[in-house]
Amino acid sequence: MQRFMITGGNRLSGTVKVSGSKNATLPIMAASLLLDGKCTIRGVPRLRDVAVMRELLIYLGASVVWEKDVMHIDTQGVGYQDVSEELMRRMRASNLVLGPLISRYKYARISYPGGCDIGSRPMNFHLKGLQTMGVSIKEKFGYITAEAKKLKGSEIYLDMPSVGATENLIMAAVLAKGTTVIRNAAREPEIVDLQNFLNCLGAQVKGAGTDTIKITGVNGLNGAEYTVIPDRIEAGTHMVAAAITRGDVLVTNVIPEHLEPVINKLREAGVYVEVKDDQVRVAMDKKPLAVDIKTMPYPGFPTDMQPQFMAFMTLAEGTSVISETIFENRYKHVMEFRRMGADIRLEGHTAVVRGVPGLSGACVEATDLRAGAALVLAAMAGENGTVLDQVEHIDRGYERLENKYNALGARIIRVHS
Ligand SMILES: CC(=O)N[C@H]1[C@@H](OP(=O)(O)OP(=O)(O)OC[C@H]2O[C@@H](n3ccc(=O)[nH]c3=O)[C@H](O)[C@@H]2O)O[C@H](CO)[C@@H](O)[C@@H]1O
Ligand SMILES: C=C(OP(=O)(O)O)C(=O)O
Repeated sequence: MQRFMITGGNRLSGTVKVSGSKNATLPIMAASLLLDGKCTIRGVPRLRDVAVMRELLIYLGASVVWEKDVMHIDTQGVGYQDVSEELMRRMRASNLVLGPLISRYKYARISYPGGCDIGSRPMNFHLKGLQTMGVSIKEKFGYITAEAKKLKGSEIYLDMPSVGATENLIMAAVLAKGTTVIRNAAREPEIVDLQNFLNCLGAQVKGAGTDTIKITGVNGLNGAEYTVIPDRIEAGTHMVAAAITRGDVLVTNVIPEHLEPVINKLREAGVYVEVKDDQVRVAMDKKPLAVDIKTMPYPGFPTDMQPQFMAFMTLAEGTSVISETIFENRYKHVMEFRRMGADIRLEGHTAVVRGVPGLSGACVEATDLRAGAALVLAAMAGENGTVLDQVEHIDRGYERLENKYNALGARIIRVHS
């Protein structure tokens, strides 16, 4: 187990560069399984989840060479294998191999994926969409078996704009016979990135970024090089870090358009935010005003920023109402914030956060990835020292977060126990 010892009370100042997007890299790596050849992905973040996806590809027979932020994947001659349950359980995004495997081999058997405990996260939309494409699905003893003679282009309507289901279905449709239309598709920037990557390989995908995506099946794909987009959630986390510590930070390598909901809420809270090309400067020198947040699919306020924003609101002037509409169990950080002196009342899917004058250091636990990041922010803004356990969760989605913040003036020590 690893923990952070965080000394609070330091303003962050300086420049921090955002790494490549986790949620874009993972589906792009999975999509490489559609190819019988080589591709190179640039801007790959050094994260635990990316390492797990790499292991998964290697387990399936691919060669994966990962140097700094460049990954060379060779899927020539990869034959079918059932995916090991141990690997599937290590993260939620392992489910993204289902679409490519069924598309390439017309057969896939996977166990249900694992991942952070933020909700039940079923796969019914993924499976219903595949069934529409002619795939027979059997679910037994925690395993999903998908089988088809051939995949046929179809009209699919998603009951909810699920990110993973949209990605799995795009990947399943790329080599299918005919045209697939996905309606009520998720519109996240990571889906646009997947479309752009697939089209570089020779796929015909159109409409990502809107709620209707059209995929015309092709016979095969060719190799390519691709650079993933910057991570908008990492960027948003740094922006809140600057604001909560009353600092002044330039966040570089960002696509500001992807951050509009976060930028708007920060400004509403009284934070100075200056946007220029691929950089955002965030400065704050007073107590924030309380603002309300409701998480929504993109372009709404991202659920992956809810815990970090809640950390900020614990110190606001007034009362903030935060509604989590995406994941039913994404409030585990509330208990941890309370240990630090926050005043938060939970009413179903709503958290009522009454700003307090200050937070104090405490022994807390990173219950999941974003909860962990949010606790780092709270601890940096708090008084005294905080001991944050289970920081392995944070390593799933941030490249050495402590190094980035220490370079800005924070005091965070990683301890291995
Ligand atoms: C690797 C990756 O990109 N992860 C992101 C992705 O997760 P993920 O793709 O798992 O999230 P989804 O968009 O699928 O989930 C949204 C909601 O739909 C529900 N649902 C989903 C699929 C399904 O078949 N049935 C069903 O009921 C989920 O339980 C959840 O309540 O989008 C989430 C929502 O923006 C983000 O928090 C995650 O960081
Ligand atoms: C919930 C997240 O990721 P995943 O879907 O991989 O669990 C996240 O990135 O905040």
